[in-house]
Amino acid sequence: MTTSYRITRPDDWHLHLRDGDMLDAVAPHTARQFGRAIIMPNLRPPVTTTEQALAYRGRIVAALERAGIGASEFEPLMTLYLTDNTRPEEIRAAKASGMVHGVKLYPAGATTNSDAGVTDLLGKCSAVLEAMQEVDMPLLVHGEVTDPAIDLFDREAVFIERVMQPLRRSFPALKVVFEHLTTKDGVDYVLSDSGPTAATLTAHHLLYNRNALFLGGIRPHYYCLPVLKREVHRKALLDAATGDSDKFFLGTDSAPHARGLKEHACGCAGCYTALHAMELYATAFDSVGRMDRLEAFASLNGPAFYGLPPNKGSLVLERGSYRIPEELPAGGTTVVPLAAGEELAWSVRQA
Ligand SMILES: NC(=O)N[C@@H](CC(=O)O)C(=O)O
Ligand SMILES: [Zn+2]
Ligand SMILES: [Zn+2]
Repeated sequence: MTTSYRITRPDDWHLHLRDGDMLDAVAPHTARQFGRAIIMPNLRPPVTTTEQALAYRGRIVAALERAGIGASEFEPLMTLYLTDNTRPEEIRAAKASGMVHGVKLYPAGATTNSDAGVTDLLGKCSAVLEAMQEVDMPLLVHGEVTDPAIDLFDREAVFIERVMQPLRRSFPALKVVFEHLTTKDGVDYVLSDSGPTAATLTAHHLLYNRNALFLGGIRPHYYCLPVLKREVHRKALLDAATGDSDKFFLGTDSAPHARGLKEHACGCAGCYTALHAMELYATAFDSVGRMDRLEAFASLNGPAFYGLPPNKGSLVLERGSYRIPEELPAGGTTVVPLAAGEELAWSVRQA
């Protein structure tokens, strides 16, 4: 049995770093494992302009410096938060900065900090989408409808019909990343779409089905959006991650919330996985005997889609027990990592 794997240093193509004390607490975890990450813009207020994105980038670099991690070791890839009022000139400025690598669509009200999101994508944002297609700026999509008449578990499938298919017809060359894909419907759509569509997959959606939310009582640290789905969907995601298609790549969607806001009568959505991301992904890939596919998924497919070179360094995964901490300090609060207190059979060898 192979006991260790060396892979090209991976990237995280979907990450929440927050700001202030939380940023200081979580950014070093990501920088230890990943060379780059796509940084989500759903701060309060959201990051809607290139100027704000560059200022946020500066705060991330400063937080890492305080932790002894230099700018050459980790590169934050910034994004803008799309609103009904985003202008095409903002897209051109973002592209010209060389530091903004995507524009994020949050349907208004779909998830954490999405109040300022888009109300009608093709109706309100066509000129912006046209500019994005022209300058080759990817659209990153939280793919769930917010129509209260649609069952929570069906929101991704309905989004494909109502938004993704019309979007693709209108903008055949627009790069689109279907973020944190959670269903077989989503996998089938990404595989069948003729345009440049890719998808990120989280570790938690590869490892757990919706039973994890209710095992022995309600378990808020397994609650994220899009919510965990049935086993048939988890299997389809794992097949996609470990299969031959280069349209699927790693995006943790690590989304830290203070412990008290998760263990709450109206708990926040988001799982914290930045601490142990590669250990979790290795566990998922190993469960189907496909460790050989981990490098393409974690380190090669994402850069190819975004038009960037793979990272230079490497990371080693070793078989051997790793215990996930119960909680982590984060400023004046704590964050509970996914599967806290449990043991994993893979660990990252620190360089
Ligand atoms: N995934 C989540 O459950 N939460 C994310 C937002 C998001 O990615 O939808 C967050 O910012 O907390
Ligand atoms: Zn999301
Ligand atoms: Zn997210």
